[in-house]
Amino acid sequence: MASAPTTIKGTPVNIIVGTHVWAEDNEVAWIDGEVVEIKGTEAVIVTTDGKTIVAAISSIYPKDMEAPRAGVDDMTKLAYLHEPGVLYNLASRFALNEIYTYTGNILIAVNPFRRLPHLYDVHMMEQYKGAVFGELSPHLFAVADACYRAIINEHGSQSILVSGESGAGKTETTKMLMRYLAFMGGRSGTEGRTVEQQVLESNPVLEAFGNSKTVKNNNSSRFGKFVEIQFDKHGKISGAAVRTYLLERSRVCQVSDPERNYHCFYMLCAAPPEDVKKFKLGDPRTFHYLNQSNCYEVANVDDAREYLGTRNAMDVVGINQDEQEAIFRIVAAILHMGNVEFVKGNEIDSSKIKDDTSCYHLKTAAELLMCDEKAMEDSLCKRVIVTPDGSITKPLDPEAAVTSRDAFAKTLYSRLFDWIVDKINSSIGQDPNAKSIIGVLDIYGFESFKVNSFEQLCINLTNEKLQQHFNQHVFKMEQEEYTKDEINWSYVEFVDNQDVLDLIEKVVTNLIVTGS
Ligand SMILES: Nc1ncnc2c1ncn2[C@@H]1O[C@H](COP(=O)(O)OP(=O)(O)OP(=O)(O)O)[C@@H](O)[C@H]1O
Repeated sequence: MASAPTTIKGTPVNIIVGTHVWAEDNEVAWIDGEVVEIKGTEAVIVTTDGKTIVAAISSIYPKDMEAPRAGVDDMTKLAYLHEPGVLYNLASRFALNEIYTYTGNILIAVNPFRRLPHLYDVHMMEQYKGAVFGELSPHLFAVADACYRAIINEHGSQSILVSGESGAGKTETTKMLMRYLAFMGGRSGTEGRTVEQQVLESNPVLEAFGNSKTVKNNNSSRFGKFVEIQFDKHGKISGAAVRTYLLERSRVCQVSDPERNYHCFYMLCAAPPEDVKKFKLGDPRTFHYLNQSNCYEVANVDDAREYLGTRNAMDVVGINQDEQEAIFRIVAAILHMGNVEFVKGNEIDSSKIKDDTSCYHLKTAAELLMCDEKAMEDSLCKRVIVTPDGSITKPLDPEAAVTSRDAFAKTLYSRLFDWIVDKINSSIGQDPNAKSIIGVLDIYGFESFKVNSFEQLCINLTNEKLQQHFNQHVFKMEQEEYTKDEINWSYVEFVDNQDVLDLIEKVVTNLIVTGS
């Protein structure tokens, strides 16, 4: 991003001051005004609302005076492609309810945070069906349609990458893309559940077990997802597969205010009385894995209704009643396990179950998991070390027993999640003879908290890798093409952090290989 030249002095050009484009509270911040005087490294600016301000010259950018007030629908039409200018254009369009804007063939979506049903109805889908890309207003249906036509006409496969920070609208966008692909490639009048119906209904199931309320998003996906939709030679959907990545396991045992654990825990506590009784549950405030945060409810979400909705969606994706019971038994068992506390045992550095309440929760968890209570207690309070001369059992102190309990709960939950994904996949069915595939990748955006863990390292590494992929296509390949064709062009400078990525990947691979 280049700063405005000092020759701006005396020129009555409008400028945009981009001191900080993203403020602390996530609001876009810029000032639209005119430079009236230059004082050393600073510029005196009269803003469009009549205020006089002084800003560093390095933070001011020329404004595109040719651009219409309503903004441009493709950012490549802007005279200056600097960050405040891009944001200014998006905001001008957003003010007119235009949430989508192109930058070449990339679609930028600004989250409206309110329902805009007219944007996604069948009438709108009909309009984008077969329309030339760029002919109609920017829309995610145009992107999906371009992909669909490409697989039909060019017989290859396509993928759509949806990225952005938490709460940006990736999952909603992915769902709408899938709806459009189901509209184009669905089979009408088919008996029973169609592949597309099952793919769409897999969303509420995955969201119940993989989403939670976070600071940024009331329905935040805590896993990455790649949905592969397979098409036959007639362009009809013939199979699908959902692949998930890196579920946030730590959330099962650790939640901080004002966030929640995974939705399914609260849904089960709000289930019909016979289910609550069967799983020996009750008020979520009585469970350690839920009461570390004071947040139990999500605005406009009725957990009791969501529970019934999830069970219906499970029926559609082919999870039968017995399997549903087993799933919720595990969910309940995890809550009971979280309430098992430990105190020092009789031996040095050993532990035992704290009191009658803890014994009750251990017994209930064992019953729900259909395993032996004593074996479960031993697995929490003792550690088995395998040596070449046989196994040695060592007691664990209370602190280590809590760690072991939490590790058990996390592993149980992530295996349950993987099982649900596998079940969905086997019930939807794959088409080994698929002619082409459209993949939609909905991956978590860059994260930076006060305290960052290994999970953030993995998430951010993934994002950087995707950015490299993007750079490879947008910058590197384009520039190589220009050089090959001997076109006179100026080099676009961008930060290439491939070396850093290679280093991190080498270290991580080494850690995995050596098992450290
Ligand atoms: N196109 C849209 N129209 C209306 N509301 C939207 C749209 N996109 C997003 N939203 C709203 O924003 C919320 C957050 O969107 P979404 O869950 O898709 O974000 P995300 O980028 O997937 O976040 P995360 O990475 O945390 O999962 C949604 O629950 C919905 O209320």
